[in-house]
Amino acid sequence: MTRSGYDTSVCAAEYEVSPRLCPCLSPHQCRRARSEHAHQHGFQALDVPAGESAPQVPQTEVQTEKGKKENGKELRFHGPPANGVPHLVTEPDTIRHAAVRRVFSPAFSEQSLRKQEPLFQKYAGLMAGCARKNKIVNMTELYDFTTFDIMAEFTFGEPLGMLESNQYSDWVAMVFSAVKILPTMQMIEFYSLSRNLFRLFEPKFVKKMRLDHFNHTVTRVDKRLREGSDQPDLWNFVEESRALSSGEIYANAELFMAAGTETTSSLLTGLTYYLVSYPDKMKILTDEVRGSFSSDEDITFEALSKLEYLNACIREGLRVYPPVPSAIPRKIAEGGNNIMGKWLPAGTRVSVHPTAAYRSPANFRNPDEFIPERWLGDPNYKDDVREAHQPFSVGPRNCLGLNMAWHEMRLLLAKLIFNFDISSDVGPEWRDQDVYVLWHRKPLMCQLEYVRARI
Ligand code: HEM
Repeated sequence: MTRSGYDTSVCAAEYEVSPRLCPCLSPHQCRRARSEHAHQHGFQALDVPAGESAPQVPQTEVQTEKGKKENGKELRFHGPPANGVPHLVTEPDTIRHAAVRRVFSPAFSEQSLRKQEPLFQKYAGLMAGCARKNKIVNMTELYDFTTFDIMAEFTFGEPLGMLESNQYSDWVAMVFSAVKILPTMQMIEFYSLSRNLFRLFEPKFVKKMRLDHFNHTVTRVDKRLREGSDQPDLWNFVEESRALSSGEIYANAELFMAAGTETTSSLLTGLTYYLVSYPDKMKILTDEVRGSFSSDEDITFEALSKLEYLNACIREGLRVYPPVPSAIPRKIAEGGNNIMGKWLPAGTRVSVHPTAAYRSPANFRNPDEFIPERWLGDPNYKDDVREAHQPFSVGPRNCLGLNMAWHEMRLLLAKLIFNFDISSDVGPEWRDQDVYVLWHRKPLMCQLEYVRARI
């Protein structure tokens, strides 16, 4: 499968790619090359037999498979951008979305992530140091501090210093309170009457809060762009391309801070909860991690990617505690569309609800149990519908930070497991949590016993 989730094995030479779909397709490329090129760019092949001309596709629609059009984002779900400029998630124009995504994609490539590994290693070390200071640690906070510090250095070129100060910065505290009002904003945005009224009567303090938050990003991005950096960060590629407006730069910096922090932190918190609740699984994982490395320096992105049980635990964590637990709706495209064999009229809201799909016994055996072995070929789980598990979504709008998230999650979890025995007396009531687009996580108090000294 490619990044866009397109199965290249079905990418037969008899399919043609519409030259309109990707602005940089060259007309003399052979059909297969053009098709592969389109996949790399997040586009998908049109189901048009060779020799026939491709149907005309409006600029904001992309044909996906067998006459299906991409159903755009339901933007009323997202709320208005602070500076009025869409970022990747809210960009309604497919062509512009792909162009902006092309600018940022290299920063998330495997090659680039390997160059950025020292940044992740630095914060993994700081996290372990922070964990050593107390016997009882609130893992929810520890993972938040680490993921926000990492992403701030990646996005702004400077950390937020949360691991060092062992507390939330004002700016991050504001992010968490803002998340709680998201569902209310979604409702307000959904109806034109409430939307217009809100625009007219938005309380001054709310407007100020939104602008202050946004200006924090603008100040830091401007500083980084002014001062430059010799580190392989996000902005090297943006500066090289000169393809983004300053509005797009700021809007996407805000997006990266939101999309790349709480998601990863949520998975790590939820997965830690399941591991302490299933000590037999924790033991297998601990044996694998400690048996694979003899010092912290050995724990690298590359070495971690080969640890089978660690990878299976993360996949299972993404199933039982998906960081994006509720549906992100799409709107059926102009002219209607076929979804799973049923025709739906234009404008219909459609979505897949991840938690429902992942906890359904129709898809997974023993769906409420934490069983990493289901991803390792255990015959008891051979009938699981694995394709139903898509925590990073699929298609040209899937998660851009997928590789980064995997490296980061493996590194942070392995670093802790290597250095500490982790346990907790937390009970199943921990799972009883509200969702405001993301989980509203409770504190997860764990005992962390440093073991390196005695190994
Ligand atoms: C476990 C961690 C993560 C999960 C489960 C996750 C999940 C997702 C999902 C489901 C989407 C699609 C949203 C939609 O349909 O609108 C998405 C989009 C996105 N994610 Fe992630 N994400 C994670 C980590 C990250 C990280 C570390 C980054 C790095 C900055 C990141 C950056 C993005 C971006 C930029 C998009 C928008 C892509 C686009 O529209 O082209 N994510 N993510």
